[in-house]
Amino acid sequence: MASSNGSLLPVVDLAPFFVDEGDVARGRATEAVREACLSSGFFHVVNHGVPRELMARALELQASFFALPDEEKAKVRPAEGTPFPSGHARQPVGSVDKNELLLVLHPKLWLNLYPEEPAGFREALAECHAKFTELGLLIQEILNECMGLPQGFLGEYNDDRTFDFISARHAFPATEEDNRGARPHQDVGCITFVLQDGVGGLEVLRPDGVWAPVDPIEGSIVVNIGDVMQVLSNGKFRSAMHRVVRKPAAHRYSLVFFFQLHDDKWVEPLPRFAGDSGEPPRYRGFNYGEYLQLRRKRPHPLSSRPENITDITHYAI
Ligand SMILES: O=C(O)CCC(=O)C(=O)O
Ligand SMILES: [Fe+2]
Repeated sequence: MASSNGSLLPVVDLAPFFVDEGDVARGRATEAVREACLSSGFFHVVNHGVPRELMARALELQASFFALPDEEKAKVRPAEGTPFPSGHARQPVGSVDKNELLLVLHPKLWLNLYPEEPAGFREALAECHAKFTELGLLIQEILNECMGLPQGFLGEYNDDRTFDFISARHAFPATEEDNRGARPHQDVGCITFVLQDGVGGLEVLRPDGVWAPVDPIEGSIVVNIGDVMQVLSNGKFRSAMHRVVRKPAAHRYSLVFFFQLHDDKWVEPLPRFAGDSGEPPRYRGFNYGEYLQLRRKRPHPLSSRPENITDITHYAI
């Protein structure tokens, strides 16, 4: 079931997937997700199975971590050129993005650089990773249904969770001259979850070309669809452009979880959406790892010119 809010994004209640309320309730929630994927590519979920207490604790600990002196944060800063960097990163001085972040890869990977302080932060991050993984698996099943695919198809296609990661973010208060927090972009992977505090600032570019705020809703998690889903659905599901604008006098904390795809996977429009349906494919197929490489090959970090950033149009036909 869906209701609306200030930013007109649907709020999908996932309760029917946790307590048996029957097929009708599940069907309604699935339909709301489908509509959101076809339109803005963004929606909120509530009753999503991630405990509120954990969400609040993680955001609080994250704020304490970012408040530490830089020497402390530098202890978990990856060496230049690390192939899969984890740990603390600051945007270079003069960058158009005014934020700092802590990247946390899959807890089982030895590549992770975990902060020792504040106490309990590492455990909270691991709990978030586990809970967001469960939510990712559920949303993936719902998307499978929304796309009319054989049961379990996406689960089998995307069956390796090694590459999922958390990006814990801190956006600095806006100044009079500059309010940019994260430049406009689309997410590369399958599904993104954003847990945001009450400050706001996340915005999505609607199909009508208007930037709409994704207002925080207490207890909700924002879900958005990434490039992989857009390509699999041959452009039907929208990997929406979004950005973060900073607010004056407010530090903003968000915890973003990327439900990814294994680097080795081949991505192309599924026959159900191209070929079988009579529609021509709108993307050529590609190896996901190759696309990630292209995306990582960032132009100069101070550049905000969109033409310098490789995005999914690179594979558009
Ligand atoms: O911090 C946020 O609200 C979203 C950040 C974002 O879009 C990203 O990390 O891809
Ligand atoms: Fe994003």
